[in-house]
Amino acid sequence: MTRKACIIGGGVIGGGWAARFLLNGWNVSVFDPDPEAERKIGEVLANARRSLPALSDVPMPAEGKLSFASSITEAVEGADYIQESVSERLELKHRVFAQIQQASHGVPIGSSTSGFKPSELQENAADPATIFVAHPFNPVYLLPLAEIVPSAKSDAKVIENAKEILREVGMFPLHVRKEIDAHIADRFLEAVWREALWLVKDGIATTEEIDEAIRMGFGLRWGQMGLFETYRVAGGEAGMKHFMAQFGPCLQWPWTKLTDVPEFTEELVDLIAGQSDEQSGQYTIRELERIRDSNLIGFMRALKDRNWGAGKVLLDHDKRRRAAFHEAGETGQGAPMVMAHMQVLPGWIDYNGHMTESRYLFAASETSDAFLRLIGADMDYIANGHSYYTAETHIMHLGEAKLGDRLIGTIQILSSDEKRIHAFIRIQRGDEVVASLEQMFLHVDMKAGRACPAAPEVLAKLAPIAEAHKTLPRPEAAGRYTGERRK
Ligand SMILES: NC(=O)C1=CN([C@@H]2O[C@H](COP(=O)(O)OP(=O)(O)OC[C@H]3O[C@@H](n4cnc5c(N)ncnc54)[C@H](O)[C@@H]3O)[C@@H](O)[C@H]2O)C=CC1
Ligand SMILES: C[N+](C)(C)CC(=O)CC(=O)[O-]
Repeated sequence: MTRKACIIGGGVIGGGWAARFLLNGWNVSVFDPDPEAERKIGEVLANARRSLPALSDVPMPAEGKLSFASSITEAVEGADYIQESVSERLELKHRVFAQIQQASHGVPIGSSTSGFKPSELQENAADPATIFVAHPFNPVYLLPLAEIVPSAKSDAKVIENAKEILREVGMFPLHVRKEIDAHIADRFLEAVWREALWLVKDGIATTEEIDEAIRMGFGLRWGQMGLFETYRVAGGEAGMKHFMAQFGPCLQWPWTKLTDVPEFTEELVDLIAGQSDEQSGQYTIRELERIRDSNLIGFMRALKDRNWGAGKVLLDHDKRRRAAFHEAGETGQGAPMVMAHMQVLPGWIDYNGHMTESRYLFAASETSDAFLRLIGADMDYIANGHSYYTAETHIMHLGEAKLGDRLIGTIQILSSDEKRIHAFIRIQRGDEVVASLEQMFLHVDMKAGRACPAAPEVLAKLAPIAEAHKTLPRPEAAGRYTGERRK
């Protein structure tokens, strides 16, 4: 059954949460008294729809239903998870929790608060055990981090359940073990922000120069290795100890303004806002969001290719989504097996306006890789030095796949022996076959670089499937040569 998330407060962050849950197949109800909330969420959602699916070649589940409630009571009805994202005012948050807990019981209530501690949020609550901090990062629909901060009063089961829910929607719940003001990340960001305000106020750098200093250098490093791993490498062969010996003393030098905060005057606000307008005023905020999102996607996909940092979280989420498809789909024998689900993404479209030819081969690999995993020729098997290599492919293009089409890849085993699998793959839009690929896979000893028999346990899984597929009608296109007339 489709689950329901309830979002109280639909501004920048609430809108992002709504998009994250909806695009991951949850129904979402939002309560926000702002008459503009529906329009604003619509715009955030449009950006999310354009960006989130591009993080992966595994299609998103069917989008959930979005509804706007006229009260907190209506919004929380039937919710499996509640995320509070109202303005950063403690008394407002307390009022909201009281209303939520009058209408719902035992449901996890995460708060997006950037700075309040969970024990502060829980003060006077009817059921403090279910309230905790779930602090996300903007854009919530793309960035995986959510800092999960419980207090001593929190229910450990509620926290673990919430963490699992967040993993299901592709997030990385970082369990913050001790509650402090501003958790981990904002405490850190605050220090950087403070120094930046000083640099502008003292006329040392403009907002643009500060941004260049970050995005041309250390900002790129941070996104992939963070602070400590980056500095470990910077210590040279002697690593962190040498790094600390060399740069530790500079903490005593006047390199920072320490915790001295610039006075927050109108003049300072105007100075910063004026420079920021000059730097980026040619773009609307929505345009900047789209630029940011596209950059993040390129960056995060690169991390995914390297199975590193945030890329690992994305790979894990792909794995879960694939598994969900297979739970729902056929895995049985006696019919071509549906092994892959795909969605045609913008980057798959060529100058002819349809899916580019290399993607048909990609779609076939998604299908055959899933089949090979099913029979046990998975990454562990490969790590032990054996794999199946594709020796031959014959592709027939029978239709045009278009942007956004949902495709499936099916596999039919034509024949097999201990070294070979002869397969017929169909790339389908519903029942329509848009391409077929006849392929021969050879089992290889990777070290020796030559064909060899597959492991008995792989053959044992392959054999009954191949046997069952003998009863299937042989595809007309099997064995075709290029240029042969179509019947
Ligand atoms: N903007 C950011 O970069 C981040 C903000 N946060 C946190 O997220 C929370 C929300 O911040 P933003 O989305 O930036 O603020 P925002 O100002 O964009 O949105 C707050 C929303 O709360 C609504 N609201 C006010 N009273 C309400 C009530 N009684 N019931 C329901 N909705 C109500 C407002 O109408 C508004 O739409 C804050 O706790 C903030 O600290 C967390 C991470 C990043
Ligand atoms: C500025 N901020 C404190 C609201 C920032 C955050 O809380 C997280 C973010 O997205 O940078």
